[in-house]
Amino acid sequence: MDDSLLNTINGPEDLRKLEKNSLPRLAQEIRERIISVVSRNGGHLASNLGAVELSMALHLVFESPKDKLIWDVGHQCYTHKLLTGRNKSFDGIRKKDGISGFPKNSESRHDIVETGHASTSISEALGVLTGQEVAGADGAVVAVIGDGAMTGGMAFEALNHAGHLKKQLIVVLNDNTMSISKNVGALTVSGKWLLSSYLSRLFASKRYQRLREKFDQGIKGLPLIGMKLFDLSVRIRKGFKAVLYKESIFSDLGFEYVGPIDGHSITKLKEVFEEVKKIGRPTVVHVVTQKGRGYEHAEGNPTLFHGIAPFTVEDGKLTERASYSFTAAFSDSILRNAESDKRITAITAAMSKGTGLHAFQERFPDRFFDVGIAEEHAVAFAAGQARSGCRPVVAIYSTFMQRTVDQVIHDIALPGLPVVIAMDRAGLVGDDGETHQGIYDIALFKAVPNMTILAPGCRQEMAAAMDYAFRLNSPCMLRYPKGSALGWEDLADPWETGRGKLISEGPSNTLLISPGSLLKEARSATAGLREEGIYCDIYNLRFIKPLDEDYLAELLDSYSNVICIEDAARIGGIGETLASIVQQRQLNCGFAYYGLPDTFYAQGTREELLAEFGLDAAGIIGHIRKSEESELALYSYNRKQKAEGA
Ligand SMILES: Cc1ncc(C[n+]2csc(CCOP(=O)(O)OP(=O)(O)O)c2C)c(N)n1
Ligand SMILES: CC(=O)[C@@H](O)[C@H](O)COP(=O)(O)O
Ligand SMILES: [Mg+2]
Repeated sequence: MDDSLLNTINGPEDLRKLEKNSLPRLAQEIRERIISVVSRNGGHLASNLGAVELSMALHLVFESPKDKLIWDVGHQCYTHKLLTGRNKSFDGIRKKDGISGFPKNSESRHDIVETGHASTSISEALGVLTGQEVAGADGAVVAVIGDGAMTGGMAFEALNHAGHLKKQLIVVLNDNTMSISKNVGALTVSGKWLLSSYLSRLFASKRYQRLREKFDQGIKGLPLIGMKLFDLSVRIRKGFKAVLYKESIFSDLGFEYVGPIDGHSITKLKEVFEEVKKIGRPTVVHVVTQKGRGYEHAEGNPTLFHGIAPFTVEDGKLTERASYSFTAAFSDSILRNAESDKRITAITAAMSKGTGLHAFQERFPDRFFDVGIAEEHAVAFAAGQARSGCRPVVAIYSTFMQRTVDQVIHDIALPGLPVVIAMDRAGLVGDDGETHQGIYDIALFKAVPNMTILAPGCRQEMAAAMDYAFRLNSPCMLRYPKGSALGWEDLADPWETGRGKLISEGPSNTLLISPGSLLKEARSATAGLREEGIYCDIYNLRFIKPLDEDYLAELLDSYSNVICIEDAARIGGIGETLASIVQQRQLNCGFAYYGLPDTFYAQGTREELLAEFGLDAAGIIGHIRKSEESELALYSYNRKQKAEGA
């Protein structure tokens, strides 16, 4: 017989029916379920294990969805999903056609906000709260934000606004002293929040404890009034702490501050949330949790288990060995250049491991800067360093670069500063889904004057692209995908401005134009066709911008059929640029381009998504074969004109 408690929970109301003494058992079952599923599917393990009791206590006290729980980033929402009717579908989390690894409103009415990017929760929550008032609705609104996400500027903008409005907004600060790596910033001391660490260190210090004991013994021993004085001193001490707390940054911003609270005690959390619900002012509840709680491998290495690929539960080892990635190729290239060029600095927005900059951090700690989850600041900060004569490299995932469009234009491109921006995870990223696809960077940055955009397609090209970027004395971006970077010696030549690399297959009438992120698929497609005696040359674009248009026009015109592929938004993509060249120069080739249609892309493996949109090798073969009559061919201007006898 199944005596699982978790299986009896179909919604938060079932949780609220449980006896108090069953709650620790449920917490244990939730942990086991999360570990088991993440070990198969991959996912954000450490953050979720740390938030089990917190999520349970929130659902015990607040009545979701009338009361609104808004999770920052949302990567810690697995317990919330399990408690809100998604235990059965949890097996398919982060899988194609399964449930998302992040909150998603279309998936559940308990997911108030779709998230994936950090530091938005307080703004969203304040908007929901004030919007409810305007609409005449009610319900408590709670933002749950980690200490890492709290380093983002938006979080402070929202706190400032909320403090000013004095509305009953509840902000739960989930402090585990970790972002993905150790949290950074002036608000933290040795990775701990100043408030909690300073005060807990003060009150926990041996000197303070000794003094207190002596003082307590002394006054307790006083005849008649001793015990009364002792009680009074306890009250004064509490008041003293409260005064100090009130001087915290949160109090200055107009918030009540409650904490720090043990984030693994459901009883304490519940008591506090019940009280906080009654406070009619903006309140920060500071909860201290442990990242990876309850699984020794994640507790021991929370950075590795932040977002983990499938692993074996018993020993915490990855199921598959990771291949040499574009990230590794970037990491090696920046290190090699930084050995000889002391002006090179490296900047990350809390992603040293994901971007491969941890190697640089170890080798050149004085030239490495982790700015916290603050991409806009990272980019403007790089501009400042370039003004001081440095050659900064900012490494940020393509999806998070979306935040920095203005800093790129205003702080870097306008003055033409030599900053290198390394955009990892460009193109379809896979398991994280809609919020993390790196498919807008070309459209967002192609129009920026002074900007060079490079697209390396293998490890040799990464090295050449980085060398080129450092030779340039102007702004430069590199975009490269998640996944393995193959080694191709035929692509090891130095890069020439605006020109790609023609990979000739033989007597071919068809040219396939590919950015680096799809070169693997392009080469595998043409190799497949070659076996059938069909030849198709590849033009490996290398430059998204600038393009040597004269060279390109001559090349395109020497083929009767040209096909362009890109794993980026078709609107504003490379295909559009090439189509305009074909049109304006009245080239004689037929031209078709294939990119990503105008929609959002849910999770699935990168390979599954590429296949779905005709951008894997099989899909590309299909495009080449059917290039003339393809339904997706948006532009075939001259071909059509010719057919019409114009
Ligand atoms: C704008 C943005 N930048 C970077 C990230 C990548 N990222 C996801 S979670 C995370 C760390 C968050 O730390 P914290 O809020 O403390 O949550 P924890 O994982 O510790 O629970 C980072 C940097 C992101 N999601 N959004
Ligand atoms: C939640 C978040 O934004 C990151 O943890 C992200 O999922 C990392 O992605 P990678 O696993 O590709 O580094
Ligand atoms: Mg944290």
